[in-house]
Amino acid sequence: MNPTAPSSNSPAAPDDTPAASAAAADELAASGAPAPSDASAGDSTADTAQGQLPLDRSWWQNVTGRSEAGRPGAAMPQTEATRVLPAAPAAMAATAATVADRPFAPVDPRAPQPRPAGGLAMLEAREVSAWFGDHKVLDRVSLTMEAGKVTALIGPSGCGKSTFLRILNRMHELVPSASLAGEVLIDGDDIYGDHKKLTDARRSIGMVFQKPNPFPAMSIYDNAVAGLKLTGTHVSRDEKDDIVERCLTRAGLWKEVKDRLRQPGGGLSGGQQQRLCIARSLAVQPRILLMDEPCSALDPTSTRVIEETMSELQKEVTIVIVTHNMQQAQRVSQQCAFFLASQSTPGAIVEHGDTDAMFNDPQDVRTRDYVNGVFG
Ligand SMILES: Nc1ncnc2c1ncn2[C@@H]1O[C@H](COP(=O)(O)OP(=O)(O)OP(=O)(O)O)[C@@H](O)[C@H]1O
Repeated sequence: MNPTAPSSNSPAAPDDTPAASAAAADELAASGAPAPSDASAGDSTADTAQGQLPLDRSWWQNVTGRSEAGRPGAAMPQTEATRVLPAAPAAMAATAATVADRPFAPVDPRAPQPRPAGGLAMLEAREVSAWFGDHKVLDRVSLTMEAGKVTALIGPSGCGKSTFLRILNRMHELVPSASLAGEVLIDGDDIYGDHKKLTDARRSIGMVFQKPNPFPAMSIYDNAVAGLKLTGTHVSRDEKDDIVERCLTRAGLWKEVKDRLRQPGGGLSGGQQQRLCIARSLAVQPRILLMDEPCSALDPTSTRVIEETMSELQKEVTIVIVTHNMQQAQRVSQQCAFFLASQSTPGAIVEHGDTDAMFNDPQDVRTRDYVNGVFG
């Protein structure tokens, strides 16, 4: 995808258009997030899948942890909505000169990369830049997230980690003012390529958010399979039973809930809810799992269980995690990327590589200072 001005077929998506509602449903599908009303187990997801989801402010903030400004359909300072990509604003031209002078060492995106083994997927970002309106927040980020490994994205608040993560599964484009340039490839196939569907990316790439967000009134069983309905995947009752058991087992929750599958998901502890959300993501058999600070709302015991779950899952799913917890990054990841931004410089990768090397022998003084807690 080449950076271009917003294309003429990039329609504005005002609050109540089908496009906005569909995007909202996609957001829900990606997150497996609670609908505003989920009292009638199962039915609410069918409605949302048909684009009937009203995205109220508190729901949006609860699910995404994002401000009102980012809510699809929220009033934005920009009149131009660029949710259909590829698109990059005129600001790119204005920043081009300064980009060349930026202090961060660029990563060579054309360097040969190893092919993944078996069914595991390799995820690769090439020269990804991102904007909210005219505000450039990421500058030419290139990173290979190797198949079957956990890649940790670290860096101070506001350096663009979450934006980068949301670009990896096409959630960034749901923000009306958002645009981006660059490529995101799964095993060499660009998810932003021509004729690529948003829903295809969502099936391949699951996402777990900071706050556990099961449908609270929906049963544990229905929560686990909610993503199937949202992605239009039809399965028989027997298959569903198998999927529920398999996903809850993979998420490390089966033993704790197998005797109360018909009880509401909202009745679980925070850590159990987060594992239920992981199970829900797994139900659609993603090849990649993105996790945005998945343990930041959890106690140390629940955090440990989630980390153990991740280490089991990485045998089957490529994982990318955003974390502010340096110990967690060292515990769970094999690869690590350090992002940094300043007031005048958009976020970029300072250094990336093996987690051990990043923490024990960083090449850049800024990485060393960050991982040693000198700033952050
Ligand atoms: N929806 C939005 N609308 C406008 N600007 C946004 C939006 N979301 C993020 N930003 C801006 O983009 C920049 C990067 O934010 P992002 O959340 O990606 O950083 P981060 O490194 O994940 O931060 P944190 O660790 O605090 O979550 C920040 O300047 C932020 O204010």
